[in-house]
Amino acid sequence: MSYINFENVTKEYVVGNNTKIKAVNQVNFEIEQGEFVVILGASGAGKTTLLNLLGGMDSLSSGTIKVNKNLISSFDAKKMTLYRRNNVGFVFQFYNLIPDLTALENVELATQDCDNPLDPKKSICDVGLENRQNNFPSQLSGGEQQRVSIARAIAKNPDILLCDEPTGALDSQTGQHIFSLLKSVATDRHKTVIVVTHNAEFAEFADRVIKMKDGQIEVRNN
Ligand SMILES: Nc1ncnc2c1ncn2[C@@H]1O[C@H](COP(=O)(O)OP(=O)(O)OP(=O)(O)O)[C@@H](O)[C@H]1O
Repeated sequence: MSYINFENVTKEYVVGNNTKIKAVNQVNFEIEQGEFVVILGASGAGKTTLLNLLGGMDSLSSGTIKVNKNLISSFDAKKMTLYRRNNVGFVFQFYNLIPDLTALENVELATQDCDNPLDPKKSICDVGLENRQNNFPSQLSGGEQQRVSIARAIAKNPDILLCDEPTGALDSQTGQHIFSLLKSVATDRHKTVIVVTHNAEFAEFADRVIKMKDGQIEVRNN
């Protein structure tokens, strides 16, 4: 069995007037450990929902999700918290940095309760922010804050790194650098990295591309 396994996964939201939206609709795919996967798709296609289901941030309506042979879709709240803490790193679309901690402190805090963290300073350097480590988020540009959030997720050294539009605020050259860095997390440390992006040019980095449209997918192996 593959490392990550989605079987007939559906996530339905109920919005005003009892209208149901299938954000993820009967999705099946597998991902191997150490793969670098890019998820492409238009706004509203269901990409963030898919990442949230895999990261244990949201519960599914039907189907099963297995990670490393564990049926995470049946985890209770306590097991899910441990799974998120010990196995998953997130780069959020909106960076979620703590405003009264410096860039370095934000990264240090994230590494405090995980099993096998990397050096926070090294992670800050890897995203090119060695000169800004003592600045607070409000003193950083959007792109710099985004890079702090990437350093924070990488420093946790998780088995699965989930990134939602990690280069949305970056210029093209810095975006390329960040994609290379994320790819190296998969290639050099054999972690599974899954990146959501609008930008099809980044598909060239991927071992596998998942295209989403209206909650459904098409998988392509590069
Ligand atoms: N908590 C929620 N409650 C109701 N509907 C939701 C919720 N989260 C997502 N949706 C709906 O599910 C669909 C998929 O949303 P999702 O955020 O997964 O798309 P996306 O592909 O990540 O979009 P974007 O690229 O704009 O971030 C959309 O129609 C969205 O409005």
